[in-house]
Amino acid sequence: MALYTRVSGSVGVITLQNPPVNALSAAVRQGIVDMMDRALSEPEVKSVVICGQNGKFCGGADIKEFGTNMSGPALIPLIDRIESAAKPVVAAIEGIALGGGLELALGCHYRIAHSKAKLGLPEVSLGLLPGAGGTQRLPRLISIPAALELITTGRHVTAAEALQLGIVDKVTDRNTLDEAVKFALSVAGKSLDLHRISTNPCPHPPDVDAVFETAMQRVRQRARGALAPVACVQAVRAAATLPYAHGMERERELFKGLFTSGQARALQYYFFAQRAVGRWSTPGGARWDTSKPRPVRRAAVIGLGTMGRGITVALAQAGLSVVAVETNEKQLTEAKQGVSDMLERGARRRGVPPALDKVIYSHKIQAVADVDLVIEAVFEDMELKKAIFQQLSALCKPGTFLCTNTSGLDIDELAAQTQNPELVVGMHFFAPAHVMKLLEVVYGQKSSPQAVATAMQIGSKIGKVSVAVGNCRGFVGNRILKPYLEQAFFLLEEGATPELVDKVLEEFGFAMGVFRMSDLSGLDVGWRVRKAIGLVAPEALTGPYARVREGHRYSPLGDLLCEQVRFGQKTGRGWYQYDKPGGRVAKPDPWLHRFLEEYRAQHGLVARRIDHQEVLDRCLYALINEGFRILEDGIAAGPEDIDVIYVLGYGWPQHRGGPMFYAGMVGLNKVLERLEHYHQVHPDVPNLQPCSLLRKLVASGSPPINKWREVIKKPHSQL
Ligand SMILES: CC(C)(COP(=O)(O)OP(=O)(O)OC[C@H]1O[C@@H](n2cnc3c(N)ncnc32)[C@H](O)[C@@H]1OP(=O)(O)O)[C@@H](O)C(=O)NCCC(=O)NCCSC(=O)C[C@@H](O)CCCCCCCCCCCCC(=O)O
Ligand SMILES: NC(=O)c1ccc[n+]([C@@H]2O[C@H](COP(=O)([O-])OP(=O)(O)OC[C@H]3O[C@@H](n4cnc5c(N)ncnc54)[C@H](O)[C@@H]3O)[C@@H](O)[C@H]2O)c1
Repeated sequence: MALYTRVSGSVGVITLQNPPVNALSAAVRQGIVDMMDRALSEPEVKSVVICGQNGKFCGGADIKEFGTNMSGPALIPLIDRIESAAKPVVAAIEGIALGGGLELALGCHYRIAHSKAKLGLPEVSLGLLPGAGGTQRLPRLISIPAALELITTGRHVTAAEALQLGIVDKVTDRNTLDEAVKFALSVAGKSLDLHRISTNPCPHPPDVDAVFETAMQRVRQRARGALAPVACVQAVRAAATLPYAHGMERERELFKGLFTSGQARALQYYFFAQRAVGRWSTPGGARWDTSKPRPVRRAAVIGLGTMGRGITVALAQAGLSVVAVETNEKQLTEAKQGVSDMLERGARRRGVPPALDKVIYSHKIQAVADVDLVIEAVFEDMELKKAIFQQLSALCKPGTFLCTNTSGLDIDELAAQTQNPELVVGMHFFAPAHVMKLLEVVYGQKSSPQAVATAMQIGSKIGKVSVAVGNCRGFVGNRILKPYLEQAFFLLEEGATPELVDKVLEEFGFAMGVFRMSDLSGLDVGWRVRKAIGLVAPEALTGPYARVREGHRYSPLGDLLCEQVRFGQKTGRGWYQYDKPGGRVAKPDPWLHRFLEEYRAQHGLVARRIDHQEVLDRCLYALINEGFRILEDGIAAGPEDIDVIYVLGYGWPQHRGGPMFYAGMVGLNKVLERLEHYHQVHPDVPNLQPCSLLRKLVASGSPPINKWREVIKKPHSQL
């Protein structure tokens, strides 16, 4: 909807009304058309202002309308009509002008923005391009290179940068509508010729071909197979090479190609999934809308290794006071320096003073006595963690939430060490903790709704996407990772190389193949966990039990590498070789290839040719199968939780939506059929046995992903 008022006698004000972001739904578009007609037909009205209700100009096209039978006036002619109006039209931009919202503003003759407003064309992150003239008007307004950068990255700019770039005519700290009305009065009756952007020529840099070539190379490198960034470059190229009307035709053609693509569906699903995970629920009946978080002003972090330092930085940067505890004096000294450096670097980047004074360091755990919430991040050792939880329970003031950053240990076992197990939850950060956007909030049997709500709230306060998950070994992310890694190891045993497996996964779109990722995070991490749970044989075994644990196939390849101190990048050798310990560039290692050959010979394995499809099928379907088990067990409330965790924490390509969305795209019956096939070939690998939820979904006619919860029917409340 849009509201019309007359201000100062001669300014028609059109207010977009569609909470929460005034998206351009059919009703809003109709409202704009009707109100523009009215403003243009009233002789007293000399100029027009378009603004948005509730301090937000417009968040763009209504994404919820995509994929439905779209009705109402089309956006492009609506914007053209504004631009060709004989009366000046001023956009009063508060809050946001994004996507179609900015395109609407670019159709206006002038743009006034509040200093706190954010502007951008983020369509690329939805698998689209700006399809209402944005790719043709923006380069005409701010130059080809600047427009290319904004359109291909989808970056939001501040009002100050928008002014500098020439996107807006004026920035104000005052009431934006009042300023826009004043401005509209001042330009009434003046010529609009130079202010109809589409009629202006597109300014050419002298080396225009080189600019596009470089831009295309850059986006192809970054895109990991995503189509939209490439189409964005092609559309801007049309602005540079074609007259406006033909450029618009090209924009339309490229937009149509993207609009109907699976990638756009995946990215739009992912957009809503990221927001849906905030509406969490637990099988015990706790819910986001009925559980009240408790304020946390002071927090403590125990253990200042890799994770503890990052967590300290994340908390301090968000304005919390942090007591940082480390018992090892050398580590403490290094941690002080490390945390300060990270805080200073972050502050420089954000142009704010570093929050150094927010952190107090101590080598004594007693320093936590007065905090509201503790995050434990010591070694992954259950006995050590138990001892710490006993201490914390005795030391902390009543009501302090006790959280652990364990990667997969039992939250209930830790909670059982405390007097108030309801105050215990997992807060599983990802490395580097001050950078990675994901937080798994793990509730135990006894965690109170308030504890979960508080951990979720802290997550959003420090800029994370928090996902509430149940307690099991590895929670969601690391539990799903296990069968994926396992398949990769089995493929090596059967004849593949790390290079082949990584190439296939990287071509699929993963940020990093499984072996390069393992080298980066350190092979020793998993080795320690496998040792602790008794999977690692005390000495290199031969014979029939060498590759069997608990009656199932097991690959000791990772353990054998660790015994050679091949921990990955940190030791300069792992699945690949590096020029030095800490080196980053992975090179194929002839030693590893010989080692694999000897290993196969020793175990009577005959190498065979493994094609790309098998690598992809086995790694991905084993992972997806575990995802279905997680849903079946009620560890995740819905597929969105798994998908968000996998995209944000494990480098799954966003344009494929996440593993569960991908399964739906491939077809659940196909996933089932392939798993059945591979399980028949490898009956000793239980992870390849299709889980019953997958069978149930297929038997129910493979419903779309948004209907899976109805089939799962776990005691999670419907979101
Ligand atoms: C705006 C934000 C920055 C706000 O962030 P904040 O953190 O404050 O809040 P939330 O993110 O939690 O959002 C609150 C709430 O609002 C929902 N929401 C946000 N934006 C939209 C939107 N644009 N549409 C619908 N809903 C929206 C959000 O989901 C939350 O609700 P929920 O219930 O989920 O909790 C932030 O929200 C944000 O970044 N939003 C997205 C901004 C964006 O990406 N905008 C671009 C949209 S795409 C676009 O504009 C395309 C244009 O270029 C126009 C193209 C022309 C269209 C023509 C279509 C014709 C089809 C032709 C097909 C041809 C095929 C054929 O012929 O066959
Ligand atoms: N490294 C990762 O990628 C990662 C990711 C997610 C979660 N985790 C989990 O985070 C936790 C920490 O992992 P990390 O990689 O930071 O380990 P780390 O070895 O880098 O650091 C652990 C720190 O804890 C300190 N410490 C040990 N006992 C202590 C005590 N009693 N009091 C105070 N400090 C003590 C050690 O001196 C060390 O500095 C583990 O549970 C791990 O599973 C790690």
